[in-house]
Amino acid sequence: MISRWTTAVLDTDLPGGWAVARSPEGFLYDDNGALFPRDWLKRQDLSILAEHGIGHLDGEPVYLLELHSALDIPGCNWKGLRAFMLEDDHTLFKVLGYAAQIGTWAREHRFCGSCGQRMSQVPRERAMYCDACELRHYPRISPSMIVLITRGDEVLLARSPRFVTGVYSTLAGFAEPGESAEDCLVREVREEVSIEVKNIQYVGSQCWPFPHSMMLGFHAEYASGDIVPQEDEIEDAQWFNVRDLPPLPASRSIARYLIDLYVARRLGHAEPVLPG
Ligand SMILES: NC(=O)C1=CN([C@@H]2O[C@H](COP(=O)(O)OP(=O)(O)OC[C@H]3O[C@@H](n4cnc5c(N)ncnc54)[C@H](O)[C@@H]3O)[C@@H](O)[C@H]2O)C=CC1
Ligand SMILES: [Mg+2]
Ligand SMILES: [Zn+2]
Repeated sequence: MISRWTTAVLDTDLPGGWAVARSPEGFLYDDNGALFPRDWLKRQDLSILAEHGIGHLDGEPVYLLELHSALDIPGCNWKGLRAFMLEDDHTLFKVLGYAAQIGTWAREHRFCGSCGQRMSQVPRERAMYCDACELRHYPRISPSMIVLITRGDEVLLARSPRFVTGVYSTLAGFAEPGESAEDCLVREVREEVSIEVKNIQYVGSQCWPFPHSMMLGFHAEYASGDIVPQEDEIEDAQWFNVRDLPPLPASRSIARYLIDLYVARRLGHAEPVLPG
Protein backbone atom coordinates (compact mmCIF):
# COMPACT_ATOMS: atom_id res chain seq x y z
CA MET A 1 0.00 0.00 0.00
CA ILE A 2 1.26 3.51 -0.79
CA SER A 3 1.03 5.73 2.30
CA ARG A 4 -0.18 9.28 2.11
CA TRP A 5 1.99 12.01 3.66
CA THR A 6 0.89 15.63 4.04
CA THR A 7 2.77 18.29 5.98
CA ALA A 8 1.04 20.32 8.70
CA VAL A 9 1.87 22.41 11.76
CA LEU A 10 0.54 20.38 14.72
CA ASP A 11 0.08 21.43 18.34
CA THR A 12 2.83 19.77 20.40
CA ASP A 13 0.73 20.10 23.59
CA LEU A 14 -1.63 17.38 22.36
CA PRO A 15 -0.70 13.80 23.32
CA GLY A 16 -0.50 10.74 21.07
CA GLY A 17 0.48 10.18 17.46
CA TRP A 18 3.75 8.97 15.98
CA ALA A 19 7.18 10.51 16.35
CA VAL A 20 10.56 10.38 14.67
CA ALA A 21 13.69 11.19 16.69
CA ARG A 22 16.69 12.93 15.15
CA SER A 23 20.11 13.37 16.71
CA PRO A 24 23.47 14.42 15.23
CA GLU A 25 23.86 10.69 14.39
CA GLY A 26 20.71 10.57 12.27
CA PHE A 27 17.25 9.14 12.84
CA LEU A 28 16.31 6.47 15.35
CA TYR A 29 15.03 3.21 13.82
CA ASP A 30 14.26 -0.37 14.76
CA ASP A 31 12.89 -3.43 12.92
CA ASN A 32 9.55 -1.64 12.39
CA GLY A 33 11.08 1.47 10.82
CA ALA A 34 11.69 5.02 12.03
CA LEU A 35 8.23 5.94 13.36
CA PHE A 36 7.62 5.25 17.05
CA PRO A 37 4.56 5.73 19.28
CA ARG A 38 5.20 9.29 20.44
CA ASP A 39 4.15 8.86 24.07
CA TRP A 40 6.45 5.81 24.40
CA LEU A 41 9.36 7.68 22.79
CA LYS A 42 8.95 10.63 25.16
CA ARG A 43 9.17 8.28 28.14
CA GLN A 44 12.74 7.37 27.08
CA ASP A 45 15.59 9.34 28.58
CA LEU A 46 15.93 11.72 25.60
CA SER A 47 17.67 15.11 25.67
CA ILE A 48 15.05 16.98 23.65
CA LEU A 49 16.14 20.25 22.07
CA ALA A 50 12.78 20.95 20.40
CA GLU A 51 9.60 19.24 19.35
CA HIS A 52 7.75 19.96 16.09
CA GLY A 53 4.41 18.67 14.84
CA ILE A 54 5.24 18.01 11.20
CA GLY A 55 2.28 16.39 9.41
CA HIS A 56 -0.02 13.42 8.87
CA LEU A 57 0.86 9.97 7.60
CA ASP A 58 -2.28 8.11 6.51
CA GLY A 59 -4.23 10.57 8.66
CA GLU A 60 -2.15 9.95 11.82
CA PRO A 61 -0.26 12.89 13.38
CA VAL A 62 3.54 12.76 13.14
CA TYR A 63 5.97 14.71 15.34
CA LEU A 64 9.71 15.29 15.29
CA LEU A 65 11.78 15.09 18.45
CA GLU A 66 14.98 17.01 17.75
CA LEU A 67 17.63 15.81 20.21
CA HIS A 68 20.86 17.29 21.56
CA SER A 69 22.57 13.91 21.27
CA ALA A 70 21.99 10.27 20.44
CA LEU A 71 21.39 7.72 23.20
CA ASP A 72 21.26 3.94 23.42
CA ILE A 73 17.76 2.47 23.32
CA PRO A 74 17.71 -1.35 23.35
CA GLY A 75 16.75 -2.76 19.94
CA CYS A 76 17.19 0.62 18.22
CA ASN A 77 19.90 2.26 16.16
CA TRP A 78 20.70 5.58 14.47
CA LYS A 79 21.04 6.11 10.72
CA GLY A 80 21.63 9.14 8.47
CA LEU A 81 19.09 10.50 6.00
CA ARG A 82 21.13 9.42 2.96
CA ALA A 83 20.88 5.78 4.03
CA PHE A 84 17.07 6.10 4.18
CA MET A 85 17.10 7.64 0.69
CA LEU A 86 18.76 4.53 -0.72
CA GLU A 87 16.02 2.26 0.68
CA ASP A 88 12.67 1.39 -0.93
CA ASP A 89 10.29 3.24 1.39
CA HIS A 90 9.95 6.53 -0.53
CA THR A 91 7.22 7.88 1.74
CA LEU A 92 9.38 7.36 4.83
CA PHE A 93 12.21 9.23 3.07
CA LYS A 94 9.83 12.14 2.38
CA VAL A 95 8.73 12.24 6.04
CA LEU A 96 12.32 12.13 7.29
CA GLY A 97 13.55 14.58 4.64
CA TYR A 98 10.94 17.09 5.75
CA ALA A 99 11.68 16.40 9.42
CA ALA A 100 15.39 16.95 8.81
CA GLN A 101 14.80 20.29 7.09
CA ILE A 102 12.45 21.57 9.80
CA GLY A 103 14.74 20.30 12.57
CA THR A 104 17.84 21.88 11.04
CA TRP A 105 16.17 25.20 10.32
CA ALA A 106 14.59 25.53 13.80
CA ARG A 107 17.87 24.48 15.46
CA GLU A 108 19.73 27.16 13.51
CA HIS A 109 17.12 29.85 14.23
CA ARG A 110 16.85 29.66 18.00
CA PHE A 111 18.24 33.18 18.24
CA CYS A 112 17.25 36.25 16.24
CA GLY A 113 19.76 37.08 13.51
CA SER A 114 18.89 40.75 13.86
CA CYS A 115 18.94 41.43 17.63
CA GLY A 116 20.24 38.19 19.15
CA GLN A 117 17.22 37.51 21.43
CA ARG A 118 15.86 33.99 21.85
CA MET A 119 13.13 33.20 19.29
CA SER A 120 10.03 31.05 19.75
CA GLN A 121 7.91 28.85 17.45
CA VAL A 122 4.80 30.59 16.14
CA PRO A 123 1.69 28.49 16.92
CA ARG A 124 -0.03 27.06 13.82
CA GLU A 125 2.60 28.49 11.48
CA ARG A 126 6.00 27.17 10.40
CA ALA A 127 7.92 30.20 11.60
CA MET A 128 10.27 31.31 14.36
CA TYR A 129 9.44 34.65 15.94
CA CYS A 130 11.46 37.30 17.77
CA ASP A 131 9.33 39.13 20.36
CA ALA A 132 11.85 41.92 20.72
CA CYS A 133 12.00 43.04 17.07
CA GLU A 134 8.98 41.18 15.64
CA LEU A 135 11.09 39.43 13.03
CA ARG A 136 9.84 36.14 11.58
CA HIS A 137 12.05 33.46 10.11
CA TYR A 138 10.57 30.88 7.74
CA PRO A 139 12.15 27.55 6.71
CA ARG A 140 15.11 28.00 4.44
CA ILE A 141 14.98 26.59 0.91
CA SER A 142 17.93 27.04 -1.45
CA PRO A 143 17.14 27.00 -5.18
CA SER A 144 19.78 25.02 -7.06
CA MET A 145 20.05 24.46 -10.81
CA ILE A 146 20.97 21.08 -12.19
CA VAL A 147 21.57 20.52 -15.89
CA LEU A 148 22.35 17.74 -18.32
CA ILE A 149 24.29 19.20 -21.26
CA THR A 150 23.74 17.25 -24.46
CA ARG A 151 25.41 17.10 -27.89
CA GLY A 152 23.49 14.64 -30.07
CA ASP A 153 24.35 11.14 -28.85
CA GLU A 154 26.70 12.55 -26.21
CA VAL A 155 26.11 13.96 -22.73
CA LEU A 156 28.51 15.95 -20.57
CA LEU A 157 29.07 14.36 -17.16
CA ALA A 158 31.49 15.41 -14.44
CA ARG A 159 33.01 14.21 -11.20
CA SER A 160 33.38 16.20 -8.03
CA PRO A 161 36.16 15.04 -5.67
CA ARG A 162 33.33 14.42 -3.13
CA PHE A 163 31.61 11.74 -5.30
CA VAL A 164 31.78 7.99 -4.78
CA THR A 165 34.73 6.59 -6.79
CA GLY A 166 33.96 6.28 -10.50
CA VAL A 167 30.59 8.04 -10.45
CA TYR A 168 29.91 10.85 -12.95
CA SER A 169 26.92 13.20 -12.77
CA THR A 170 25.27 16.32 -14.16
CA LEU A 171 26.41 19.84 -13.24
CA ALA A 172 24.69 21.66 -10.39
CA GLY A 173 24.97 24.84 -8.38
CA PHE A 174 23.17 27.21 -6.03
CA ALA A 175 21.38 30.33 -7.33
CA GLU A 176 22.87 33.61 -6.24
CA PRO A 177 20.90 36.77 -5.45
CA GLY A 178 20.04 38.68 -8.63
CA GLU A 179 19.97 35.63 -10.90
CA SER A 180 17.19 33.96 -12.85
CA ALA A 181 17.26 30.17 -13.03
CA GLU A 182 18.70 30.45 -16.55
CA ASP A 183 21.36 33.00 -15.49
CA CYS A 184 22.45 30.66 -12.72
CA LEU A 185 22.62 27.66 -15.04
CA VAL A 186 24.72 29.51 -17.63
CA ARG A 187 27.09 30.82 -14.92
CA GLU A 188 27.50 27.43 -13.22
CA VAL A 189 28.24 25.72 -16.54
CA ARG A 190 30.81 28.41 -17.42
CA GLU A 191 32.45 28.16 -13.99
CA GLU A 192 32.54 24.39 -13.75
CA VAL A 193 33.45 23.34 -17.33
CA SER A 194 34.00 26.61 -19.21
CA ILE A 195 31.54 25.93 -22.04
CA GLU A 196 28.48 27.77 -23.41
CA VAL A 197 25.00 26.24 -23.73
CA LYS A 198 21.83 26.99 -25.72
CA ASN A 199 18.20 25.80 -25.90
CA ILE A 200 17.76 25.55 -22.12
CA GLN A 201 14.68 23.40 -21.38
CA TYR A 202 13.12 23.09 -17.94
CA VAL A 203 12.43 19.41 -17.14
CA GLY A 204 11.23 19.21 -13.53
CA SER A 205 12.08 19.78 -9.89
CA GLN A 206 12.87 17.84 -6.75
CA CYS A 207 13.20 18.60 -3.05
CA TRP A 208 16.73 17.65 -1.99
CA PRO A 209 16.96 17.78 1.80
CA PHE A 210 20.80 17.77 1.97
CA PRO A 211 20.41 20.15 3.68
CA HIS A 212 17.70 22.29 2.05
CA SER A 213 17.96 22.46 -1.74
CA MET A 214 15.13 22.81 -4.22
CA MET A 215 16.58 21.28 -7.36
CA LEU A 216 15.37 22.77 -10.67
CA GLY A 217 16.32 20.36 -13.42
CA PHE A 218 17.12 21.26 -17.06
CA HIS A 219 18.36 19.87 -20.32
CA ALA A 220 20.57 22.21 -22.37
CA GLU A 221 22.42 21.80 -25.66
CA TYR A 222 26.10 22.38 -26.12
CA ALA A 223 26.79 25.65 -27.98
CA SER A 224 30.56 26.27 -27.96
CA GLY A 225 33.86 25.94 -26.14
CA ASP A 226 36.18 23.18 -24.90
CA ILE A 227 35.80 21.54 -21.50
CA VAL A 228 38.06 23.09 -18.85
CA PRO A 229 37.26 21.58 -15.43
CA GLN A 230 37.08 24.08 -12.56
CA GLU A 231 40.01 23.66 -10.20
CA ASP A 232 39.13 21.98 -6.86
CA GLU A 233 35.39 21.66 -7.75
CA ILE A 234 35.52 19.36 -10.80
CA GLU A 235 37.94 16.46 -10.81
CA ASP A 236 37.09 15.35 -14.35
CA ALA A 237 34.47 16.16 -17.01
CA GLN A 238 33.91 14.30 -20.27
CA TRP A 239 31.50 13.70 -23.13
CA PHE A 240 29.99 10.22 -22.86
CA ASN A 241 28.02 8.39 -25.54
CA VAL A 242 24.49 7.51 -24.34
CA ARG A 243 25.26 3.86 -25.17
CA ASP A 244 28.41 3.81 -23.04
CA LEU A 245 27.86 5.63 -19.74
CA PRO A 246 30.00 5.52 -16.59
CA PRO A 247 28.59 4.65 -13.12
CA LEU A 248 25.77 7.13 -12.45
CA PRO A 249 24.22 8.72 -9.31
CA ALA A 250 21.55 7.01 -7.17
CA SER A 251 18.24 6.36 -8.93
CA ARG A 252 16.27 8.62 -6.55
CA SER A 253 18.17 11.73 -7.65
CA ILE A 254 17.01 14.20 -10.26
CA ALA A 255 20.55 14.01 -11.67
CA ARG A 256 19.91 10.39 -12.58
CA TYR A 257 16.45 11.20 -13.91
CA LEU A 258 17.80 13.91 -16.24
CA ILE A 259 20.29 11.40 -17.67
CA ASP A 260 17.84 8.48 -17.89
CA LEU A 261 15.23 10.68 -19.56
CA TYR A 262 17.61 11.90 -22.26
CA VAL A 263 18.94 8.41 -22.91
CA ALA A 264 15.38 7.02 -23.15
CA ARG A 265 14.38 9.70 -25.67
CA ARG A 266 17.55 9.24 -27.71
CA LEU A 267 17.23 5.45 -27.85
CA GLY A 268 13.43 5.36 -28.16
CA HIS A 269 12.88 3.64 -24.81
CA ALA A 270 10.02 4.22 -22.34
CA GLU A 271 10.57 7.43 -20.37
CA PRO A 272 11.35 7.19 -16.62
CA VAL A 273 9.25 8.91 -13.94
CA LEU A 274 10.72 11.75 -11.89
CA PRO A 275 11.09 10.63 -8.25
CA GLY A 276 9.17 13.00 -5.96
N1 LIG B 1 19.37 15.73 -6.34
C1 LIG B 1 20.41 15.66 -7.17
O1 LIG B 1 20.37 14.91 -8.14
C2 LIG B 1 21.62 16.51 -6.95
C3 LIG B 1 21.62 17.48 -5.98
N2 LIG B 1 22.70 18.32 -5.84
C4 LIG B 1 22.61 19.36 -4.82
O2 LIG B 1 22.64 20.63 -5.44
C5 LIG B 1 23.17 21.59 -4.56
C6 LIG B 1 24.15 22.44 -5.31
O3 LIG B 1 25.18 21.67 -5.89
P1 LIG B 1 26.75 21.99 -5.71
O4 LIG B 1 27.44 21.52 -6.92
O5 LIG B 1 27.18 21.47 -4.38
O6 LIG B 1 26.75 23.60 -5.60
P2 LIG B 1 27.83 24.67 -6.16
O7 LIG B 1 28.36 24.27 -7.47
O8 LIG B 1 27.13 26.01 -6.07
O9 LIG B 1 29.04 24.62 -5.14
C7 LIG B 1 28.95 24.42 -3.77
C8 LIG B 1 29.45 25.68 -3.07
O10 LIG B 1 28.39 26.64 -3.00
C9 LIG B 1 28.43 27.33 -1.78
N3 LIG B 1 27.15 27.15 -1.08
C10 LIG B 1 26.82 26.22 -0.15
N4 LIG B 1 25.54 26.36 0.24
C11 LIG B 1 25.05 27.40 -0.45
C12 LIG B 1 23.78 28.04 -0.49
N5 LIG B 1 22.75 27.60 0.27
N6 LIG B 1 23.61 29.06 -1.34
C13 LIG B 1 24.62 29.50 -2.10
N7 LIG B 1 25.85 28.93 -2.12
C14 LIG B 1 26.08 27.91 -1.29
C15 LIG B 1 29.62 26.79 -1.00
O11 LIG B 1 30.70 27.62 -1.25
C16 LIG B 1 29.83 25.43 -1.62
O12 LIG B 1 31.15 24.99 -1.51
C17 LIG B 1 23.74 20.81 -3.38
O13 LIG B 1 22.79 20.89 -2.32
C18 LIG B 1 23.81 19.39 -3.89
O14 LIG B 1 23.62 18.45 -2.84
C19 LIG B 1 23.78 18.24 -6.66
C20 LIG B 1 23.83 17.28 -7.63
C21 LIG B 1 22.79 16.30 -7.80
MG1 LIG C 1 28.43 22.46 -8.49
ZN1 LIG D 1 15.10 40.18 17.10
